[in-house]
Amino acid sequence: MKSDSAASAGYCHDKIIELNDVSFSYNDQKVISDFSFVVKERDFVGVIGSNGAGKTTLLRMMVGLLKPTKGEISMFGQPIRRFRDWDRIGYVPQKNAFNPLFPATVREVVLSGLYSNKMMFRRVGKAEQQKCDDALEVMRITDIADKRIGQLSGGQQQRVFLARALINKPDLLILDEPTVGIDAQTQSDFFELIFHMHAHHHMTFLMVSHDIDIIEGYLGQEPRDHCGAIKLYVRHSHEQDCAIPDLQHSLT
Ligand SMILES: Nc1ncnc2c1ncn2[C@@H]1O[C@H](COP(=O)(O)OP(=O)(O)OP(=O)(O)O)[C@@H](O)[C@H]1O
Repeated sequence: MKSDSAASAGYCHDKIIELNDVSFSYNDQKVISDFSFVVKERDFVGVIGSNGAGKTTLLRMMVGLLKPTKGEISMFGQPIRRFRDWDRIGYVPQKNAFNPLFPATVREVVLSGLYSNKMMFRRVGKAEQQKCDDALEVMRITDIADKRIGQLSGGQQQRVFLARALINKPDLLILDEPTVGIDAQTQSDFFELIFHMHAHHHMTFLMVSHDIDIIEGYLGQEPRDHCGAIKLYVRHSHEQDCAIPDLQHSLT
């Protein structure tokens, strides 16, 4: 169903990311060629392609970690070089890993997702602890909340990264193969959760995945665009916003 307020304000159609004729090369290897694409507010964009097609490169350009060799990228309507509002964006890169000696606990790492750098030393209140408990619960890591992050398995660490990205419900969440190494039940809960967040909580997603069934199941069978061997699938949401704030309600 279309949300009246959103539709009348034209609100769900703001551009969040705009790529204008973008190319990228590593030395003399051209990976992205003359690609233009728009991610709009409340889009869910699925990115699929074979190994080495350039998916991670595309995402890293979109979050400002790589500078295009040609073309322009805008973020929330601003040229990316001037964009400063990074707190609006969550990014979970591929193959995260903590140094085994990193001293923070799982709970501390997840809570850190609530704070921008300037607010890092704020006292953690009850409301924040509640959000943290909620994020730990949906990623099934409550039982390891007090463990040191560096001592966890790869799959457990990945769940911590996802909980950290979800806790603050960023306007845009960018996920690079988010469920690699995660068990089947947690994977299926995670997708249920993010599809609900997309449909009903005004979040925009950009996700690289090799799971064609997941991508086609939610985004349909026809890609909207191609970038070389990369296919981009898009679903836009006009669903009614859901008023329940916690993350757990989205799991049935
Ligand atoms: N730092 C780098 N320096 C040089 N070449 C690179 C670098 N990173 C990636 N490449 C090359 O760019 C191409 C695209 O790599 P990219 O990691 O973007 O692919 P991908 O689609 O994400 O692959 P995968 O599915 O394996 O994660 C590959 O040929 C890769 O070897």
